[in-house]
Amino acid sequence: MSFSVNLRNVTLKYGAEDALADVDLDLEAGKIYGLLGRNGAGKTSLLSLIAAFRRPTAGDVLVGGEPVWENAPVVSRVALIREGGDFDDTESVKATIETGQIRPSFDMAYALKLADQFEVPLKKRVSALSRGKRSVLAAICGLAARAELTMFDEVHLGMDAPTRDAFYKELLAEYMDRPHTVVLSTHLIDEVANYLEEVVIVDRGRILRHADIEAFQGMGATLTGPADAVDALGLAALAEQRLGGTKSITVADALDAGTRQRAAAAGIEVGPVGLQDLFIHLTDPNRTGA
Ligand SMILES: Nc1ncnc2c1ncn2[C@@H]1O[C@H](COP(=O)(O)OP(=O)(O)OP(=O)(O)O)[C@@H](O)[C@H]1O
Repeated sequence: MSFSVNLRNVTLKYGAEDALADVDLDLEAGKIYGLLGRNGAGKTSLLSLIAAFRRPTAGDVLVGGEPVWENAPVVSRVALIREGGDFDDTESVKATIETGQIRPSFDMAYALKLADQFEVPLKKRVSALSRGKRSVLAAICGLAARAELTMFDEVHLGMDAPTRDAFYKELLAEYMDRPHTVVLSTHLIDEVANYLEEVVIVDRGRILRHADIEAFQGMGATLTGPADAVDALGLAALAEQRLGGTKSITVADALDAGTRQRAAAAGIEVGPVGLQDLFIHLTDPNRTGA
């Protein structure tokens, strides 16, 4: 089983400030979602509501079809892993992992296997771990929770590139083995894009876009070819790169048939847009009509 998520007219205020304003969001059960947003957009606030760490100021938050607030049976099957892991620093790694057993589905043997695989020393105090190893410990606790809904909020921070890669692969293997709902909040957008089925972009406390990854990639295009030929198309580029006589540009709009034909005739290759470039464009504060 895995959990769906539904938010209806949800507002979260900190004092007078709206961190989230009138948010409606539906996440189907059993998919991997990317949650994107600029700093301060409201991602952590959103995840905190879904995990019932916080209560909305207004509106309804449903997980698995039930109101999540003060709903212990549902909350025990939801894991929100935040940057740094919310650990007691004075505990050992082993004792920290053992506290996960408070969850009915926690898999201690799997957690210990992951600790060994990612070389997190069980006897060390959490306070003695490097930043990256602490993040790995948080990731291990999230994976081994074997929850129906698992949310990772910037949990990769401090992990080096090979460790992040190993974490994403383990996350995918665990998901394939036991389909459940996963939400990954991250700023390393292109790095996780291949793992995502749907993407939600939060911007200034609202849902700016929610679509499947192919729809996002179809919103724009990347064109690569002889620099003169690319320039001759006269397209407004979001981003561009040049290597010798070859130029690659990213555009925010899908190409019309005429432009595609001209590009093909000029030896220009057309590919999908990078999610990160599109994200930067969509959340540009100077952009109108978002
Ligand atoms: N405990 C708090 N008290 C007051 N304001 C807060 C608190 N937590 C968050 N905020 C404010 O709410 C808004 C949303 O913050 P939130 O942490 O949800 O954003 P975020 O998208 O997770 O950002 P980041 O990518 O920087 O982690 C911001 O304006 C932030 O300053």
